[in-house]
Amino acid sequence: MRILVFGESGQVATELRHQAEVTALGRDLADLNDPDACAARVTAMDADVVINAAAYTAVDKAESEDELAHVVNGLAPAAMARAAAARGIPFLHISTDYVFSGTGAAPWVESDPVDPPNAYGRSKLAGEEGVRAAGGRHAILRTSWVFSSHGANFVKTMLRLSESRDTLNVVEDQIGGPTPAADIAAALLAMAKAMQAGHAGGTYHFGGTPWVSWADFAREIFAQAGRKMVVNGIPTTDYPTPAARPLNSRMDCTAIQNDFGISAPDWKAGLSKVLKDLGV
Ligand SMILES: NC(=O)C1=CN([C@@H]2O[C@H](COP(=O)(O)OP(=O)(O)OC[C@H]3O[C@@H](n4cnc5c(N)ncnc54)[C@H](OP(=O)(O)O)[C@@H]3O)[C@@H](O)[C@H]2O)C=CC1
Ligand SMILES: Cc1cn([C@H]2C[C@H](O)[C@@H](COP(=O)(O)OP(=O)(O)O[C@H]3O[C@@H](C)C(=O)[C@@H](O)[C@H]3O)O2)c(=O)[nH]c1=O
Repeated sequence: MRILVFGESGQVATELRHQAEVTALGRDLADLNDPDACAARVTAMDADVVINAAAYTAVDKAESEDELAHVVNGLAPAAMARAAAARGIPFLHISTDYVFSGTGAAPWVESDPVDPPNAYGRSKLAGEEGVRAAGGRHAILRTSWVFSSHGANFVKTMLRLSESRDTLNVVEDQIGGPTPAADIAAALLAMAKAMQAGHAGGTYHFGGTPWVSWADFAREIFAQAGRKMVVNGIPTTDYPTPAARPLNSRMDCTAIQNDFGISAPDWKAGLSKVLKDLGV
């Protein structure tokens, strides 16, 4: 299977490159700020499947760069998906828990109404809608709280902060599923294989289990890393940020289990591998 990947150095793109033989296009070869150029890449390359692992992921910065985020996360995936549809090949795309408002405590299912609380979430929702409207066979994998040994993520932020601090305030009322990038890559590759064999695709939730608060995630990071840190759990209202985050990011992962046989990943086991890779 010839797999074309948009993204090269990001967390998921890096894991895709490690786990399979893929043609990965970095920003130098495919700038998502130029959707037509990305579509032209899909048209020109002789791929069997396309996976988009590139995105504008700076959640707070997106509040002041919402036009750029909309082009990269909304218009570019839509253009790629149209080009893939024209070639008759499956298009796999990644979305986020941040398309949901975060109200209540019930786990979100795929058919729940979306209502993003911030500009990043709105741009990702535009991408979902564009990919669906393209009319080709596609999969949209909504995931959450991604971490790996590469790129920027919460695990690496916590480890960095622990070098200069012994106490941290971390929000305790946002609950979700930390997800290892390696498991997302494995899920995408399994879905690509199934779709090449005729699976219809669709929208699926895929997040780490068990659900946890950012504060308890931080505590587990420090416990596994053997670092003595005091984590004070605080309410979101005591940690003001430019972008609002959903309080409830729990995602129900039953559908992907039923349709593809893919289980929600155990994030504590994934964390232990990532810390090992980081030499911690
Ligand atoms: N990170 C997270 O916690 C979550 C991520 N997701 C989604 O998962 C997917 C993968 O995310 P993740 O691997 O964490 O992303 P990263 O933030 O690790 O990497 C993003 C990648 O996108 C590339 N990129 C950004 N802007 C452009 C552009 N204009 N043109 C080309 N490439 C660009 C970056 O390139 P460069 O290195 O050159 O900047 C980088 O390689 C995304 O769709 C994201 O929205 C969903 C839920 C949670
Ligand atoms: C560094 C830090 C963060 N926080 C809070 C802020 C925020 O509510 C939460 C997580 O912070 P971050 O900024 O690392 O995470 P954030 O960038 O919001 O992560 C999101 O990224 C995008 C791309 C997604 O799609 C989401 O699924 C999610 O993973 O932790 C603290 O409470 N204390 C701290 O010291």
